[in-house]
Amino acid sequence: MSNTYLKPSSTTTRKRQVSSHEFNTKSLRKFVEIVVDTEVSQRLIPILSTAAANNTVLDLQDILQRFAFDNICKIAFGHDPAYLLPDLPEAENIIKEKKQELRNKPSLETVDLLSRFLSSGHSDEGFVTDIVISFILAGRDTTSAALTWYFWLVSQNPEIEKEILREIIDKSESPVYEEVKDMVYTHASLCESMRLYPPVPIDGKVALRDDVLPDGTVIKKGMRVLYHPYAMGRLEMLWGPDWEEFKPDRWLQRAGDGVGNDGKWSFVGRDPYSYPVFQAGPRVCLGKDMAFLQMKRVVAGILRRFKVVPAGEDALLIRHFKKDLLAYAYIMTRY
Ligand code: HEM
Repeated sequence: MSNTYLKPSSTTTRKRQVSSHEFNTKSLRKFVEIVVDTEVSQRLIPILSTAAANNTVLDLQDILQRFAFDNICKIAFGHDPAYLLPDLPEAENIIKEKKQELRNKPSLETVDLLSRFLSSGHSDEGFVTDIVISFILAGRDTTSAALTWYFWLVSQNPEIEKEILREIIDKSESPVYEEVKDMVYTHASLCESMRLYPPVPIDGKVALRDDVLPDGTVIKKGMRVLYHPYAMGRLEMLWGPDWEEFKPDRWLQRAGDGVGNDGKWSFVGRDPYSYPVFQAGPRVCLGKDMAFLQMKRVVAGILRRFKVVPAGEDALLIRHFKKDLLAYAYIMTRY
């Protein structure tokens, strides 16, 4: 079995190799932490505080998309779009400006992804534009969709919300990396939320050549092969008879179960082939760690201060908005 249907073209492979190297540096992680913390404290929290004070309803998904877009632009090319501004520049112009900036100030400590690509000798504008655009597409809608469903599920499960609060309440305002890593219950609850509502619910590849799948299915060149994380997250044979329940515990073990220590939770991951929310194998998501870092910081920043209450059942709202009501929420200050 040659598994050709999973093999990307050589240009795609090169883009992936270049990106993968830049993604896995410690300095990029530090940069992501600074960007996310600034966006949380200076933009997200003030907007939510105003909504809470005025008892207004927010379209939380829209807010989270704006948040994710600002973040990914700052991380990808060190540019703050402040989303609401009407004169968003084209990516191509940003790349030209960035090249100029690097030429003028060779010693500049620019740590965004675009600077890293250009400084490490990848000067082909088309090539770099493709990489940066794929980051923006990959990084904006995924985390915002994940978090919208997450806040909805948490609001429906007060016991789970209490457990998350117990974990985040003793962390610093801007948790350091070790503290975020230590948020295992929050991590498990995010995995569980994405099991039921995966941000990429269906995905696929096109066969480059004829192939045969491990179960004997014949794949002809040009055929599409799809996989379905939404359906797989709801399979009884994978998750048991309680697959319908939002149960972070299925990702955890307590000390005394032979894993972990001090009576703390410890995280027990699932293999990516039965939980392909971030894909599996050679094309697995490059931003997975970055996504968890961002989402855990947002969850800690919001839930320690606010309670998110869905506004979807408010009859007046239903008449007013007439669209995806799940996303609308009242924000209540916790204390
Ligand atoms: C909860 C959040 C996220 C989920 C569920 C997710 C899921 C996925 C999936 C399913 C793929 C495979 C797509 C395919 O090959 O058809 C993918 C690829 C990718 N993701 Fe993510 N993603 C998330 C967040 C992010 C973030 C924040 C970034 C960072 C910018 C990112 C960067 C990428 C990149 C660069 C690829 C392409 C990898 C390649 O070229 O092989 N992702 N992601």
